[in-house]
Amino acid sequence: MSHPVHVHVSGLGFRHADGTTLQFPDWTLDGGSQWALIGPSGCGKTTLLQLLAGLRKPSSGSVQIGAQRLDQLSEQDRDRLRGRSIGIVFQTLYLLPTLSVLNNLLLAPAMAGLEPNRERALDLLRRLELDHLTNRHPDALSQGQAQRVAIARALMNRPALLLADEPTSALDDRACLRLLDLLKEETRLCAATLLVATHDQRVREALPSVQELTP
Ligand SMILES: Nc1ncnc2c1ncn2[C@@H]1O[C@H](COP(=O)(O)OP(=O)(O)OP(=O)(O)O)[C@@H](O)[C@H]1O
Repeated sequence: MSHPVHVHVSGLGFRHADGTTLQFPDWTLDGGSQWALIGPSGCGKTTLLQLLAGLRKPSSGSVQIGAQRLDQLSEQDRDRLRGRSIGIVFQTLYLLPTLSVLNNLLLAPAMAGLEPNRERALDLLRRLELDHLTNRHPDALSQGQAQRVAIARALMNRPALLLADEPTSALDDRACLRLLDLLKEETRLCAATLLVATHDQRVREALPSVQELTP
């Protein structure tokens, strides 16, 4: 999917194993829109990102990405949709320590059953100012560099939706604004929808739309 894709959240709820239930507001994210998802710690931002990515199953309601309702897909089709259409930058970056930066990027198409796209990887590394680190391993990167590698990997397959969980909390103001500019610009180039979960006021101010979760 490289065209703008709408995302609809409807009646969405999630129950944790201990019975804690979270209920999320109905919400439409227009294709190519850019959002901050804000709310106090524990209100369910990470859980909502996982539901949007089809990594958790809702206890009620649905997530629709383009024409596809995630709960109506088989597990295999959901994995395929996620691999090809959704880029995710988790709080824990999950870079593979045994692979070089370049091979960490090439993992994204490999996992999604797509052709390895070396040119795309090298282009992203250039644009994210990581090209001098192509052959390094993740344990020899700074936190900020590792974070940009994780973002590059999430962008590899030109996702329709990019989800980022608290990407700026460890950054100073300048680095925070630079990272947000980069996320905004790169998602604009893929016509992707951007959603950044955060309790960082700077993110709220830098993104055009805001969805606020209440405890
Ligand atoms: N495995 C679990 N079992 C029970 N409750 C859980 C589990 N995981 C999360 N929760 C609860 O679900 C709620 C939402 O958690 P979530 O991580 O989605 O919040 P968050 O808004 O992302 O928080 P933060 O900003 O601190 O990362 C919290 O109250 C949390 O305690």
